[in-house]
Amino acid sequence: MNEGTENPVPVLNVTREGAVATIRIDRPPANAVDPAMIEEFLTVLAPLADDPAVRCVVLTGTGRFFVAGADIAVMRDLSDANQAKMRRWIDVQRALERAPKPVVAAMNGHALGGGAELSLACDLRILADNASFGFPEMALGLFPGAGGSQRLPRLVGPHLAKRLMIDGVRLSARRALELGLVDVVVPQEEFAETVAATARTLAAKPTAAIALLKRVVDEGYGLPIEEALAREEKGVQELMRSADAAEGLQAFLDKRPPEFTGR
Ligand SMILES: CCCCCCCCCCCCC[C@H](O)CC(=O)SCCNC(=O)CCNC(=O)[C@H](O)C(C)(C)COP(=O)(O)OP(=O)(O)OC[C@H]1O[C@@H](n2cnc3c(N)ncnc32)[C@H](O)[C@@H]1OP(=O)(O)O
Repeated sequence: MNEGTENPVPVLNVTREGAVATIRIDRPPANAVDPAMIEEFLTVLAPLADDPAVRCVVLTGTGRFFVAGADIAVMRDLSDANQAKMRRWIDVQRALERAPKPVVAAMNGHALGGGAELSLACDLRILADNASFGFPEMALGLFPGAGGSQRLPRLVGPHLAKRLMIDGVRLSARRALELGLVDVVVPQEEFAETVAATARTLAAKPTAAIALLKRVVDEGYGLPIEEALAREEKGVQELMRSADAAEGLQAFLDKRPPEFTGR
């Protein structure tokens, strides 16, 4: 039985460059997801989410793959215990959505199945132009059941979401962009620098405002409008007490660029 629970070496490499933290996934040959990777993700994400000096988190992969989805060998022999461990991929996604800072899916290569599902929980999706994106689970007798069946309809609407998950096609980067599944497509040779520049720009923004915006959108979406507006009001009250709100408003009046500290 392939338990898929022990990776001999860590598969996540975390690096810091100023206020940007990068989590690089390196589990050959395809960065497929197994329980050990999921536990590593939960372990590395917590301190990055909590550290106010980290103002942008980038997820990326190695080689031809961002994340090729769940490890199919693990899925084939999925014990109840392993299914519970694998479903913590949902907890990884919620940690990304709730991180009080911008999270970028820098998809260097194929982003498929659980890998594409991971990216749906991120705030910005950048895809290399030679990479594919899609939800091929149907060919395996599955459907995208690690968040995809719920986040994809929220992104593109239920009809197109069902079509993409029933067809299970691997989309070209251009087509993924056309359908609004990713935000930016970048030539492979410019990918690393574009991601770094984007992350630096995001890290210089008022991080507290981004954190509050993520929270009010996440909490309010789908609520009746009155309840949603109440969540917004709560966020605004916190926002107006932030140092960056004071700085941003004053900088405009001073006719100078703001210098946000993220607080
Ligand atoms: C994500 C965790 C959630 C789990 C929740 C569990 C409980 C609930 C269960 C249902 C929920 C579903 C959750 C999720 O949606 C399910 C999935 O993600 S299923 C997997 C979806 N992904 C795929 O189907 C992609 C499979 N790969 C391919 O089609 C091809 O590799 C490719 C992308 C078209 C590239 O093709 P090639 O260029 O020819 O390269 P290879 O095919 O030779 O691949 C190279 C090498 O990598 C191995 N590999 C590729 N993908 C996977 C994979 N997903 N798992 C394991 N191994 C993979 C491939 O076998 C080759 O290995 P080698 O032969 O070189 O040893």
